[in-house]
Amino acid sequence: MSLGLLDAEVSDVTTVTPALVLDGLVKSFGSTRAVRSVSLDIAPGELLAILGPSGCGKSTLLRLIAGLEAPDAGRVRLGERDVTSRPAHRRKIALVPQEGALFPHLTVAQNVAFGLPGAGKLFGLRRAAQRPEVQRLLELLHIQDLVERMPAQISGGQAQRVALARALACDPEIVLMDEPFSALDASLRHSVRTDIRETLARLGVAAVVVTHDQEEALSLADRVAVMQCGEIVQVGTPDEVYRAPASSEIARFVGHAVLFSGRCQAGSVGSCLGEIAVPDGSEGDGAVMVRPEQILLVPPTPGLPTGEVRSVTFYGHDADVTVELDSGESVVARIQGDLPRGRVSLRVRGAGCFFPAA
Ligand SMILES: Nc1ncnc2c1ncn2[C@@H]1O[C@H](COP(=O)(O)OP(=O)(O)OP(=O)(O)O)[C@@H](O)[C@H]1O
Repeated sequence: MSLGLLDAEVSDVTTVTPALVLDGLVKSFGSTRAVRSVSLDIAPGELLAILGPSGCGKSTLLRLIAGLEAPDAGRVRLGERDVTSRPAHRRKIALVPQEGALFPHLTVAQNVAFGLPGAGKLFGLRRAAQRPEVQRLLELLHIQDLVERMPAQISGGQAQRVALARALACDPEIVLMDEPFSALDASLRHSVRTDIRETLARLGVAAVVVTHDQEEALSLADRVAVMQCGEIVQVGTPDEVYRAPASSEIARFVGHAVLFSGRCQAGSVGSCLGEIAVPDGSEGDGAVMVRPEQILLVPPTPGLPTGEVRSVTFYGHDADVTVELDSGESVVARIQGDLPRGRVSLRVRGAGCFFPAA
């Protein structure tokens, strides 16, 4: 999907005032340190995903940004304004909760209109539901045919679109979304994700999406911040985080990783898959990582590592093939096309990542 104008803005964050700045945020609950000194900048119009396992502090961080929790230390800035001590309703930040949380007694259009200024009372809400801003948001999110329905009469995917439309109706500077697609099935996720991403890009609204789903983070965001144990451990474009993870833990979390320990010398590491090239500058003992899709399976070939196909997990678009090498190690390759059987040889395509031993 093209972000057009936004690409220029996002790529040059140093010359643009960030839409949101988090500076050293800390939050504990008793002895649980949920968020430990998190600092992040989000550019205008940028979509940032915070990716981390359950319990790493993602929702707490979102609640600190929204003003629903007060930090023990650190600041939150929206544009030029420090909003750390402002209550949630005075921050111009909209939070879309996990299940959308629509008002069950209001129609879809009234739910969306709820965010408009002066639309608090039901009488005003009926009129506000007719306003062009509401119609436009409904159209952008492809839910214009649902205006008169009640939340109980729409699907989960439609409810998520309504929840985002309601959040956008407040004209927020930032939209926060907490696991917005977790209740949707795989095919619906894709279409809702695409529409939400396109709507945010069209309106130029910056957003922070919290997820534990790496595929979701990589496919949705302009940048991904990986969070572990209350800390942001890497921030980068989806491509950077996937291809050049900062540690073997991040490599394993952000996709499938094939890891071997070995010694790096003169730009390559010896492994059971032969010499694996790694970026210049690496040296010494550590671990080398390749992604399963970098491992090619070829007919048995003298001089190449060879073994027996032990299992195949077929996903439709590709398949994971576990090969037990004659040297004893098991390796998983991700392949497309014909499913192999029997004996195969393995070759690594492209460079690996090297993580020096601590
Ligand atoms: N109000 C609270 N009181 C006490 N502990 C809390 C509170 N809120 C969160 N925690 C703890 O803080 C840590 C981080 O929780 P948080 O909900 O932010 O994680 P998360 O990454 O969003 O998890 P999940 O993906 O499962 O929602 C957890 O150990 C959690 O138990």
